[in-house]
Amino acid sequence: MSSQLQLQEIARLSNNHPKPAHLRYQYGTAGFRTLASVLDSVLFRVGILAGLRSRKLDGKTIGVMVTASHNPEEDNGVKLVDTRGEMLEASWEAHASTLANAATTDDLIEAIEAVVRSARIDLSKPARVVYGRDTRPSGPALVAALDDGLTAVGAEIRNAGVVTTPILHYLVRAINTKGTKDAYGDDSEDGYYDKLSGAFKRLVAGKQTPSPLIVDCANGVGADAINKISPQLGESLKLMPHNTSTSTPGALNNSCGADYVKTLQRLPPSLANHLKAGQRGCSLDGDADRLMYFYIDERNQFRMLDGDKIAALVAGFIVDLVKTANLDSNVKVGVVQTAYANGSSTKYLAERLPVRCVPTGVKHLHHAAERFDVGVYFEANGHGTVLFSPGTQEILATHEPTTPAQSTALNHLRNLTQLINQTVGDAISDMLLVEAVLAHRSYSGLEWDSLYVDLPNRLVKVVVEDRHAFQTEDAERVLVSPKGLQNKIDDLVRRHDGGRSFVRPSGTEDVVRVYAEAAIKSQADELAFRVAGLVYDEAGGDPSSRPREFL
Ligand SMILES: CC(=O)N[C@H]1[C@@H](OP(=O)(O)O)O[C@H](CO)[C@@H](O)[C@@H]1O
Ligand SMILES: [Mg+2]
Repeated sequence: MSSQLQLQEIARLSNNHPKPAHLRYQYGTAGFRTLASVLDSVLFRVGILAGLRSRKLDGKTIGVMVTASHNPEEDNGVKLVDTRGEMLEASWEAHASTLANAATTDDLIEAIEAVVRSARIDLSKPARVVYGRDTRPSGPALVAALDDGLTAVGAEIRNAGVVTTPILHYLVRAINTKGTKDAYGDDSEDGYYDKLSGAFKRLVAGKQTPSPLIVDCANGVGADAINKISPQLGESLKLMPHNTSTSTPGALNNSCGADYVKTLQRLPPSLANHLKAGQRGCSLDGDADRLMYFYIDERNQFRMLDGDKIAALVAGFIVDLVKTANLDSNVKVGVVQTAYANGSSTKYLAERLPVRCVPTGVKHLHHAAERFDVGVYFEANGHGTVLFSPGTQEILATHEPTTPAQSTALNHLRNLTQLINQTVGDAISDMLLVEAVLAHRSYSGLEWDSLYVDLPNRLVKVVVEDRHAFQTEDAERVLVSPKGLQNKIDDLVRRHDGGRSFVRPSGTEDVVRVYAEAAIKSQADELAFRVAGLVYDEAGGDPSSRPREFL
């Protein structure tokens, strides 16, 4: 078996990419992500794993994206994209961690042989991999290490260059469906811009041209994409890009971008003199897979429109189109959220359609959304998309409308399937989706915002000795360990009007997160800090370093 892997070549190249001793890597929610300076060996090994994954899947193309999204510029990361453009199958995450942690070249060779055996990989199959990276300065060197891994494993390589994460996902699906009845689009970056801009223009044809949209590009790769799609959108939507300094050291995600807006609930300072009262704008994150909207109201206040608001806007629109097209008896629309969704959004949505709550992390949302005919999913932080099941796409393609109104609604639905990047959350596709719905509804930011009123809420991090001592069930809404803590939280919640709170260990940081909401802001804050104090004490936190705001 191993005779078909060039073990000597792998060993020779591996010696150029030694693993730093004492470091342990984990393929987590977002792949490997840490300081760029310690990722060289990881990239080499991910190259090997990507080649093996492709061989396992009969030579279908696997994607590799080099990015650390909204993290600081000195970080970087890497994740694999499976053949339909979705996240890597969960069972292979362990293989990724095993290869990344092999101490020496000999250990690595052994680990590779173990993966080949346990995953029953037929090494006579070809390996094909497409990769891309964001604008981080550490990208080129890491891509060189990835290239070495791909060469070592004998993969056919396609370099997609500097692209957004969603474009890389698009490319993987487009390459693997090329020439089939499910062809996703031309397998090029231009193919992506053509597909999205074409669908957008068809959707808004005849509608009033919206006012120009300010786009905060987080000084990241989204700036390139916005600049490339702008001319294609022409008069249908005028984009005004800001924070486009992709080569200014230290600028990436610095006081700008979707994560800044969501976390601080604040306008990026660089936009302060640009966004006028009544005008809407949006922020992308560093790899353009998250989107936050906002506007300035008539009292000059900043108002944020987050992933929950996007879900409410989009789901409502699709439900109405399905009804108008007379398809509501065979196309069921549903929404997937996490416990972090604002309680008001859940209430608003649940009055209109089925809503499911799943654990944090895009893959949980994506899988749950696949179970609906049309599944709308968004995390409050602005990552999300809409999935149309194969059966639904078939219905949309073949249904014969009997009235002009039905025919128009059906065409809008068909165009939505083209506009929406169904592989993964995509800030640019989602931005065009929002703009299309606003144009159809004749909504300004204010009217969209008025769909429901957010409950005041607060997110607090608690540093504990061992966050793994915190275990949850019921989509992370109930703590089952440490024992008895949930009852105490329930008691606190009861004492706050409209209160809701839950506690879970973060999957990406070494902290426990506490979320609380209540009818008024002071109550939400109080509840959050009381629960945080409870968690801190329960976890045996040192009283002398107890954060002062904890109650
Ligand atoms: C409260 C919150 O925003 N959590 C984020 C964060 O996960 P944690 O497991 O909470 O650290 O990072 C995830 C990956 O980016 C994202 O999916 C999720 O929404
Ligand atoms: Mg991102």
